[in-house]
Amino acid sequence: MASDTLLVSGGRALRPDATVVEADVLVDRGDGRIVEIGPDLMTDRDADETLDASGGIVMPGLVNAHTHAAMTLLRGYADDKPLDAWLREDIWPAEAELTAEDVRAGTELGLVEMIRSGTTTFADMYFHVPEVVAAVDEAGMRARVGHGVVTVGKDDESARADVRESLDVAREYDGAADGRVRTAVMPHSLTTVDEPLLREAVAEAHEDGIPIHTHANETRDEVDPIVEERSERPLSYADDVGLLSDADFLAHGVHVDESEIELLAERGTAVVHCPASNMKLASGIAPVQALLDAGVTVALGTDGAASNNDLDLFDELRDAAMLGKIGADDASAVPAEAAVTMATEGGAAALSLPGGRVEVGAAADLAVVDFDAPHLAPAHDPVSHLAYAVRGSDVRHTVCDGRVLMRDREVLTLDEREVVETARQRAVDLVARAE
Ligand SMILES: CSC[C@H]1O[C@@H](n2cnc3c(O)ncnc32)[C@H](O)[C@@H]1O
Ligand SMILES: [Zn+2]
Repeated sequence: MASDTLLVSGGRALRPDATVVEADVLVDRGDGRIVEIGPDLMTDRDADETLDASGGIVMPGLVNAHTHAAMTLLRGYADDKPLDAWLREDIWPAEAELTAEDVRAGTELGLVEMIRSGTTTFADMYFHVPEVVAAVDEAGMRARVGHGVVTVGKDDESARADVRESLDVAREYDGAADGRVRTAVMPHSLTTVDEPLLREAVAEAHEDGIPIHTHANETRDEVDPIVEERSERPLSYADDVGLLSDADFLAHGVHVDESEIELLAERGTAVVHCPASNMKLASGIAPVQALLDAGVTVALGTDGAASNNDLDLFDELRDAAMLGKIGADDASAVPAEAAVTMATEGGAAALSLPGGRVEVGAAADLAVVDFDAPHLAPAHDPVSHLAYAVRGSDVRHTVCDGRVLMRDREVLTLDEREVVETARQRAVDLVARAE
């Protein structure tokens, strides 16, 4: 029996087989794991800490498997453009003005937003990684983080320095925040990092057991030149470069053909589907059901808040299920259970991080979702509601690694008002510098 316990009592637990059972969930706060699941495990008095889950569903904490958390500062700054113009005309000029303090403030805003909507774990590709790590540590979340590398348009020295920074921070911060932070080397994309440096970065990272995370096959404008110049598909090139291992994970995977889907399945490389960003930038519709049918691990990501425009993964769940049907021209494609799995277990698998399952021995990364709001009545099928009707604001408690990050909708690990105010001010100053 654990000596330092958190009891999540009176709720219904979402099990890995998508059944829902009336059960308490008992957590060992010492090692952050679930120790028992069942009815009436102990009285509130006997537990060291209790969370009331009555009327709610206790589910795995959501996993936002691709974001740029600090881009909250650029939420609403530039809309209604396709990816390339959006990045070149608006986002990259603004990001050139970012300071370390801006990244800390924007990341903290992103973390508050994620904790409030039940996300416990995320993958972050951005700049000033030490600030991202410090924010994750303080917030109590779990993350795989990395420095995003862009070499095109840079002289050789600064291109090499960018690659070096990605490798250095990945080595230095792996295991930070009591092991809740893991790292990856993060080339921005197959077209924004020159081939020789991409090859070097991938080889060095893999030599040290560090995974690669990159944007891939996001838009036609990105895929077509690769096919033209190399006479091969982008993921065939990625495979040749060595970045399709089973620890690597790719964001988007919108324009993948059958041969690339097969390759992903063979290599065990995961795809992070970002439906809202893909819709907003008109990038296209990812073949999610075909990826699932082939056995590819599919996770969900919000992408940055500037192309979404929020970090509520419940929105992604719904978008993934809806858009998956349009993409497959089949209303039975990407059913509710598949969408929930992508947002939880699929995310944890893609990032090779603990969590994603409510079961004994699993990491105690949990979201407790209230089911008493009018938009959730009646509740014929809780899994249907999680996919199609629940909103991030329905989350009552968030727990990561056995620690309560949000209790009764109050974020405990970060000062929400201060975080929001600081980010507002920094966003105004950032944009003023960029214009
Ligand atoms: C080099 S750090 C990450 C880099 O990626 C940019 N970004 C944000 N959203 C997207 C997207 O959908 N596709 C490609 N790149 C994106 C972000 O602004 C940073 O510059
Ligand atoms: Zn992205």
